[in-house]
Amino acid sequence: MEMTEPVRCSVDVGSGRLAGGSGRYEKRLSDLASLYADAEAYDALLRDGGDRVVYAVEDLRPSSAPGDMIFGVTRMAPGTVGDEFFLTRGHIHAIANRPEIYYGESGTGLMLMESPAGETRIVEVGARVVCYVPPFWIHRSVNVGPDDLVMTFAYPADSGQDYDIIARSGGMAQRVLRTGDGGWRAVPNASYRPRTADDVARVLASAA
Ligand SMILES: O=P(O)(O)OC[C@H]1O[C@H](O)[C@H](O)[C@@H](O)[C@@H]1O
Ligand SMILES: [Fe+2]
Repeated sequence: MEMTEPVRCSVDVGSGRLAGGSGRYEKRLSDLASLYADAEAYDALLRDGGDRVVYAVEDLRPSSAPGDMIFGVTRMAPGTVGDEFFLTRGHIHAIANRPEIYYGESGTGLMLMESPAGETRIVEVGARVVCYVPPFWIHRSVNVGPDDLVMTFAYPADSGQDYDIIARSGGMAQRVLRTGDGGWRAVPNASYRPRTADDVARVLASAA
């Protein structure tokens, strides 16, 4: 059997980078059209504020073999579109029973999770907080603070990501908005279309 060499990576919390990682992708505001409730505020921010990087991910993917692991760092900028905080696209794992761990490095954020049947759970993430995303939960990160949100993550290498599950239901069931006093609140998403019992059964059956 061919042995893989161990790897040492360091997390640069200030820049949100994984030194020694091999992959990187960025999502700019223009990549995130239709995620936000307030389309006018989105257009205005893109026009007046420029096409800024909303989040960047650096990771190491040793392989995609079952049992292997992918890990990396996500850095999310602070900001809002209208009253809605910056968020990641969000997904369920393509093999839906694969879990994920997030570890807060800096900043203040939320892990917004939704079960296939439409239940919402929110875990607050800050420095030195671990968030466990169990199998079968759709997940998306939200930066609810004034600074960058930096999180280290790890998940099984064969998980994959299904982004379309969120688009198909008109977004996630809840949106996260700022409050007047600098906090956040979750409110129902008016565009949300719950999954049917058949849809839910299909998601649960997708696990290998
Ligand atoms: O994959 P996105 O929804 O664009 O978000 C950014 C993502 O970075 C990594 O891939 C993490 O493992 C994901 O769980 C995280 O959500
Ligand atoms: Fe994930």
